[in-house]
Amino acid sequence: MSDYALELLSISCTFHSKDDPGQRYTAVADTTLRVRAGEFVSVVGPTGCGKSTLLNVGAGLLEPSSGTIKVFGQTLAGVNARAGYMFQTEALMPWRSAIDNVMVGLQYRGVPDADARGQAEAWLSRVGLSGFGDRYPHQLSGGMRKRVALAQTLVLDPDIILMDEPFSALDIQTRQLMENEVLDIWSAPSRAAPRGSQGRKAVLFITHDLDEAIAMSDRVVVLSAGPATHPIGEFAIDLARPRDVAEVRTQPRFVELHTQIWEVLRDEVLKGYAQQLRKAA
Ligand SMILES: Nc1ncnc2c1ncn2[C@@H]1O[C@H](COP(=O)(O)OP(=O)(O)OP(=O)(O)O)[C@@H](O)[C@H]1O
Repeated sequence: MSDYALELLSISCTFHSKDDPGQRYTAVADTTLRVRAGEFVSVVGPTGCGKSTLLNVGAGLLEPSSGTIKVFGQTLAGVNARAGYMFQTEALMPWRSAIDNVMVGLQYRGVPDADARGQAEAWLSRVGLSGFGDRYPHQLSGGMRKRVALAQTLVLDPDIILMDEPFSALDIQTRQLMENEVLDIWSAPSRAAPRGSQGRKAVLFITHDLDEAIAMSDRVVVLSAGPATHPIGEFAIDLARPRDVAEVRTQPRFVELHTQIWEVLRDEVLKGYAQQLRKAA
């Protein structure tokens, strides 16, 4: 079996331009990105550069124009069944209570209701929401809804977790609580862990926020501004674990890494910003 949980190999994605359907727009070009079993990798890059596109490719939700996706060494065809996905936007069903939202994935898999309910309750409790199972999404705060979404993803025990700016809508304190929560859960060994993972899940985490990327990850990959986005830097994050995402930011090594990565990212952010302004004009 491969040491890599997820491999995006020479991926390119070309779309019909949203602004002018006659034109083609190459969002991602010849991008290779690998995540080892048990590794936490963040991808940072300017707005609109193609981060979500790459994550959708890894989830098997978007077929690339060229390139190959491998999941634990096997070429992916269709949806990535070993991956759980957590979106930037709210993904809870408003007509279902928290517990029903968490158990729905298990029900789709044919798990009997009583068993599904038991597992969902255990996960709600793990994310600090025991006693809130009968609340509907509109009766929960933004942070609580994110906790439900996290439980909904993790109850399926995926080997790979794909996260697309999951906490960007939260205030900074709630966000840091959630980030620590995710690191805590990620560090805890899973039941049937793949070889080499130390019981951890592989995480591919998309963010705009360089501080968040460094605080959480084993490795940070920097993408260029679009079009034809591709990786332009890769940094091993050698900060000790366990980490508290707020405290780790005060460490001299964190500041050093931030300076190094920002050196690479800054020009791309400026290019990305200039593009947004041109589009808006
Ligand atoms: N289905 C599509 N059709 C046309 N263009 C698309 C499509 N999906 C993405 N794009 C374009 O590809 C580029 C990359 O989009 P993507 O959403 O992957 O960027 P992103 O880095 O995740 O953005 P953000 O940081 O704002 O979340 C953008 O210019 C976007 O408009």
